Amino acid sequence: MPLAPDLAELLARARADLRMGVPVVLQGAAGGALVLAAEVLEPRRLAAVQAMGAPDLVLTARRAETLKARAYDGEVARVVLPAGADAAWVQGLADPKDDLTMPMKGPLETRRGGDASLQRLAVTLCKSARMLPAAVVLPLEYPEGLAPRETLTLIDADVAAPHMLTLAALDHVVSARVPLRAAEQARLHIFRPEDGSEEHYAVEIGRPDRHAPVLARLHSACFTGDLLGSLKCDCGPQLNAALAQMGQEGAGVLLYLNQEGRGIGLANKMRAYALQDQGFDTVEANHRLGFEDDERDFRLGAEILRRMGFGAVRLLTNNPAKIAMMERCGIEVTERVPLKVGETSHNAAYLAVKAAKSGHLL
Ligand SMILES: Nc1nc2c(ncn2[C@@H]2O[C@H](COP(=O)(O)OP(=O)(O)OP(=O)(O)O)[C@@H](O)[C@H]2O)c(=O)[nH]1
Ligand SMILES: [Zn+2]
Repeated sequence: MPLAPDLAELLARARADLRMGVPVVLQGAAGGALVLAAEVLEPRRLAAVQAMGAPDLVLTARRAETLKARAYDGEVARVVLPAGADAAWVQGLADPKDDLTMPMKGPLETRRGGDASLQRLAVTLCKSARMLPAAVVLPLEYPEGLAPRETLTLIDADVAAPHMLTLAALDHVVSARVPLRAAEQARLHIFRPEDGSEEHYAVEIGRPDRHAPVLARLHSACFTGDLLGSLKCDCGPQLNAALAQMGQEGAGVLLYLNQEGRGIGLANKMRAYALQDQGFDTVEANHRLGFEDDERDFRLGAEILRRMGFGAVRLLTNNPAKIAMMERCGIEVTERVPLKVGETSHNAAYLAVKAAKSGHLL
């Protein structure tokens, strides 16, 4: 039926459902599962799920580590919901904000054995919806009937899991001239992923030669640094310095990738900032939330460069991982151009942690 949504469209719908607190049904060779995002779990919905069976709270192994729960399923852990566990209990485990003031969360029982592939997909979906990486998951014996009866989104898990590892195709929607303070000759290009996720932008300065390495910056969105002038990071000064250098050289390309908070989204980044106020560093905060240090997908940047006709770059960065990813994605990095600006008393420790733990070059 050509009118029906395809898998990518169903996944976009599933992300929207999960953000609203609506359950999603997964079905695959491993069986079926009803999934709810822990972050927005409503008591009435949890009660309905508990009336159907015994759901687990699925956390990442990172979050489980902080909670001293054993993760038997690789990247995730299935925490058994004790009798009487309510939505507040679930959210207390999913969200680390009160870990220090209310440390008595365990001991937690986690499941081992069996297939946890649906649970892994559930957490991946929560992450891609930019929520806390935690899901309430109820295994279902007969998922086929439930989804249409309750008008829930039904996802073919066996196809969705590998699909979510691939980069969505990008459409070049439009470009137009935008004279900038840093460079009068500038164009803004809009790229729209076909999976319904956020758009990304490319600022093209001058008319860079497509046959020579272009001065390029892959800038990840930072609302606080880029727009508000936050002193907690160096993003705003880096953005401006990169554009200024491209303006001076008369050519360059700045990709503005909407991967806020190293890919965890602004709400989660603010959760990380709140944990930093409790004394954790930027990497520890991500881990306590259940994320890896860096959840960005840099294939995206390489793909946009390729689409614009660039095969080689002089990359403005201090991050060796960006260089490695570009090379791996077939974009040659002929030179690393350091970008050292914007150090303040507020971000000195943050920059030191990035150098010590994430390999940033000083
Ligand atoms: N999760 C998290 N993200 C942060 C924090 N501080 C800044 N960010 C995000 O980190 C990203 C920084 O992006 P970039 O400056 O492009 O990347 P980088 O890895 O520092 O590399 P270069 O600047 O190129 O050296 C942005 O998405 C910010 O929103 C933090 O404490 N926690
Ligand atoms: Zn920033």
